[in-house]
Amino acid sequence: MVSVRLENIVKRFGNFTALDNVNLEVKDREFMALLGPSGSGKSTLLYTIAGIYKPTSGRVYFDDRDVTELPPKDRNVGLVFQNWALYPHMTVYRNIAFPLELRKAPREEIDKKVKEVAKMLHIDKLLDRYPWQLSGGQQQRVAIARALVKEPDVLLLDEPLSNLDALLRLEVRAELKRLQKELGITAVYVTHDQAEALAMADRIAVIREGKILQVGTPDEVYYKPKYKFVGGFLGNPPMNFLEARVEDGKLVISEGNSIPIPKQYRGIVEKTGVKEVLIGFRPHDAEVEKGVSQGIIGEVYSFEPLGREQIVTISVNDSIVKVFAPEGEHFNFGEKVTIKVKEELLVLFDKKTEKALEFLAE
Ligand SMILES: Nc1ncnc2c1ncn2[C@@H]1O[C@H](COP(=O)(O)OP(=O)(O)OP(=O)(O)O)[C@@H](O)[C@H]1O
Repeated sequence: MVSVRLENIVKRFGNFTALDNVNLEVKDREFMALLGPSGSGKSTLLYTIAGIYKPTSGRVYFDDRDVTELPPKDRNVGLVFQNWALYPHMTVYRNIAFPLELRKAPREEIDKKVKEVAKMLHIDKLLDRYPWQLSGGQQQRVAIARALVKEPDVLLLDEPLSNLDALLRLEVRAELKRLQKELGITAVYVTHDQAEALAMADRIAVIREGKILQVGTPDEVYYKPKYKFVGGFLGNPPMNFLEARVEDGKLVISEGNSIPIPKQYRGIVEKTGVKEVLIGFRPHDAEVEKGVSQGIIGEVYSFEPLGREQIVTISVNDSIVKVFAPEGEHFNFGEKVTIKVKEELLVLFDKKTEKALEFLAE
């Protein structure tokens, strides 16, 4: 069990910068998700921790050991990839045993460990089968078992669930989270799926274009996004944004359409002097009321029942926002409504830098 520390990591491929001065600490026994869109550098970062890539500059530490120059085999990391690449000509047993055979571990020890880890992952009845005789979910468990059998200090996972169908993903993700905690193993998990990151991780590092934009608990990145990008990447549907101007203690969206500056922002708005802002709020953090009253005025554009609740899409000037409403409430296309945002959950961003006002000074 170790902590992982990345210091000023830069990784270039030719003159393309895939990682741009990344600093990150993964604590002992922590489950860290690396979350970002395709091409943002998540896998590159994971492979840098694994030792598959050597950084162009910067250092990698496991606890206080500088491992930057160590090859993967000397780092004691367990790797699970998206395509699990089991050895097709080997049984499940041998697939799991293989890393220990490479280490020339005694036969009895191998047997004990393979059976132990197979049991933990509920594949102990499948040890005599070949990979082609397994379902996707079972193959994926074998790949995880193979990564765990050598008792790695750090478990590194690169989109390990993306080949599974939606239901199985939900099931395995709950199991994986439990297993990580049971084993008390430090884990770094690459995903572009925000729901997966929120559901599984102790902390999430949000990455865009080779830079870490924010590191925080799921609650922090969800409710206190540092950048518009983070708010817009997390949540389904993601955060809503409306352009507004600061005038006389109000946020003016358009003539006759304004809301007061929320309490928590009054001092900050004054201090930063920002005039052009983006109002951010999540679809669950507002209510829709029929007719025109105090709040953000818009027109119903569409509505989609989802069983227990419905998503109401509302046009406000030239923008579109989405708000959840209870099931059964009836809306008409084009009818005027008022959006009542929960003031304390509203987030204000500087329109120019797209950074939340409370982080502007950083
Ligand atoms: N070996 C390489 N040579 C050149 N460019 C590379 C190499 N590996 C990665 N890149 C580039 O670095 C950037 C980051 O790639 P990376 O695979 O880390 O992204 P990612 O966030 O994991 O994306 P995805 O979710 O699509 O796998 C991409 O633009 C990619 O094209």
